[in-house]
Amino acid sequence: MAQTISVGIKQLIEEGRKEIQEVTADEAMELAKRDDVVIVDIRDVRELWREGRIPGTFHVPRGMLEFWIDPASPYHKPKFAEDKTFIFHCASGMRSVLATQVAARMGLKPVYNLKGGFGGWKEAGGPVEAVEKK
Ligand SMILES: O=S(=O)([O-])[S-]
Repeated sequence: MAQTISVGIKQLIEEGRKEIQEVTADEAMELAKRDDVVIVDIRDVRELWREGRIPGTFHVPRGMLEFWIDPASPYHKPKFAEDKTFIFHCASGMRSVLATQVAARMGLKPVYNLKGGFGGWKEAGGPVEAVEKK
């Protein structure tokens, strides 16, 4: 039998947006100057190779996010235990709404979504660096 998807991405993202806090690219650029701010890039590594990245970002494969955040997980990354402000981004700001939502739900704070994602960052004149394919 064919599947009936009753909740689509549009609804998930709209609902997610109501639960999270967001920053604009201009705000993120100001925040990125601080030592206590971590920009978390959840894009696929192939997107980083193709498009580059925001300098200094922490790349987290979306599939590992919850496992890297949870201190009880064998895959936990200490970066997520630090007393920092986290700004999540993807390409256009949609996947990162859902990532920000789950991270906030898990207790990570403060955590923000970057509105417009990497595209918005570039449009606002934010710096970008190349990522070498390993
Ligand atoms: O999820 S997305 O905004 O990067 S297309």
